[in-house]
Amino acid sequence: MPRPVVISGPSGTGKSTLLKKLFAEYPDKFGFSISNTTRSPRAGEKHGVDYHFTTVEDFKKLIDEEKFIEWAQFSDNYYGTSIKAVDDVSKQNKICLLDIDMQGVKSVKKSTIDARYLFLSPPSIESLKERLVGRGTETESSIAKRIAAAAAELEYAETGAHDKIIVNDDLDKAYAEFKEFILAEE
Ligand SMILES: Nc1ncnc2c1ncn2[C@@H]1O[C@H](COP(=O)(O)OP(=O)(O)OP(=O)(O)O)[C@@H](O)[C@H]1O
Repeated sequence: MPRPVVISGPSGTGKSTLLKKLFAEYPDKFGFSISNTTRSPRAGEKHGVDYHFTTVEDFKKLIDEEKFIEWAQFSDNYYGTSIKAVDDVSKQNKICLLDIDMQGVKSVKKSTIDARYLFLSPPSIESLKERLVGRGTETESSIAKRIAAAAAELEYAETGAHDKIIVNDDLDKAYAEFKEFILAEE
């Protein structure tokens, strides 16, 4: 079974940009875990396809049983990624890609998931800030929060927690390294 690949790195480093290129080049090789949610299905959404729709009671039980890699509560609803959802992707013979933050990485490391860990680093904190400003999606306070979190992410990467660190300076060069690591199923 292909091992899942955990991709982390500060917000604005370029994870979405690189992942988009990868899916365009290899549309069938990868899978995403289907999340659990307690919100109601919207028109057309299917259980087990868009989400695993879960009652609040069951969701809380899964939290207690430590079945989630990460979970969060937005407005009145819970959302989470379960260990089972990741295993299901591997069982379909696809590489499960997990785009998660440092807490998520720590959580996967504590779980039974046998993943490979990739860290995407910005060339510098200054360039990260420029990219976040340039993307035009964040308020000033959101940028400040992301920069503070980035410092913690970079510090964690320095502890050697990842199998590979890629600096996203030149996009084409970073993509070549990104692809090579992800496709090298060890
Ligand atoms: N190598 C690069 N050089 C310059 N700009 C880049 C590079 N890679 C990505 N960018 C730009 O940086 C911005 C942030 O990239 P992206 O949205 O992919 O980051 P992200 O890591 O997915 O962030 P988040 O975790 O917040 O979703 C985008 O505007 C993107 O076009």
